[in-house]
Amino acid sequence: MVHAVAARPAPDRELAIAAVAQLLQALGRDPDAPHLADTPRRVADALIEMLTPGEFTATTFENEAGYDSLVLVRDIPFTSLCEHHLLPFHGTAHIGYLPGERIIGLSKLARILEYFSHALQVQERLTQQVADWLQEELGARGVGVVLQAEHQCMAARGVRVSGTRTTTSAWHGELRSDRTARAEFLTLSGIGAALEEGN
Ligand SMILES: Nc1nc2c(ncn2[C@@H]2O[C@H](COP(=O)(O)OP(=O)(O)OP(=O)(O)O)[C@@H](O)[C@H]2O)c(=O)[nH]1
Ligand SMILES: [Zn+2]
Repeated sequence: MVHAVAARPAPDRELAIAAVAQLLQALGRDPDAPHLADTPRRVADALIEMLTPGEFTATTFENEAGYDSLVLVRDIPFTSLCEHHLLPFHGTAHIGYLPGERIIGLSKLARILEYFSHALQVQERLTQQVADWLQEELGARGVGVVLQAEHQCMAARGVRVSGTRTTTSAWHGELRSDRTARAEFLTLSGIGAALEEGN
C-alpha cells in the first residue's frame, strides 16, 4: 500500500530574489559589491530549498510476520527553519512505532521528518506533525517521536547561548499510555530514563 505525500506549491523565486536584494539595500549593503552581486539569488534559493520538501511515497507492507515489538530509527539528523527568525534549528530525531497490521518502509520515517522539517516551523509542531502523520497513515498501535535540536536563533543572536539542546516528544497509543513501552523507546533511543523521570 502506498500513501503519496504531495509537494507544497512552488514559491515565487523571482519575487524572493528581488526581496533579498531589497533587504541587502535596507541593511546598508552595496548590492553591486563583487561578492554580493549574486547573493540575492543564493539566499532566495537557499530559503526555497529549505522550505520545499521532496515528494515521496510512504510505502507500507502487510505485517505478515505479526511483528509486535518496537520499530525504532534513532539518530536521524534534521534541519528545519525557525518561523520566528528564519534561522535554522538542527539536531537529531528518534522515531518509532508499535506495528499493527502494517509496517512502513524504514526510510519513510526519515522522509516524513524531512517533509515536515522543510517548512517554517517551531520544534513542538514539527514533533507533533510527524507523530500525527504516522499514527493516521499507519494505523500503528503506538507512535513515538523525540526531537533534540539546537536553535541558531538562540546561539548566533539574541540570548547567544550555543550548545543547548531542546527536547520535544510526541506520543500516541500504547507509547503514550504504557510507561514501560515508552521507557523502552527512550532506552533504545539512548536517552535513557531522563524524559520518563521528567528530568
Ligand atoms: N516554543 C518555541 N519557541 C521557539 C522556537 N524557536 C524559536 N523560539 C523562540 O521564539 C521566541 C520569540 O520571542 P520574541 O520575544 O518574540 O523574539 P525575540 O525578541 O527575538 O526574542 P529573543 O530570542 O529572546 O531575543 C524566542 O524565545 C525564541 O527562542 C521553537 O521551536 N519553539
Ligand atoms: Zn528562532
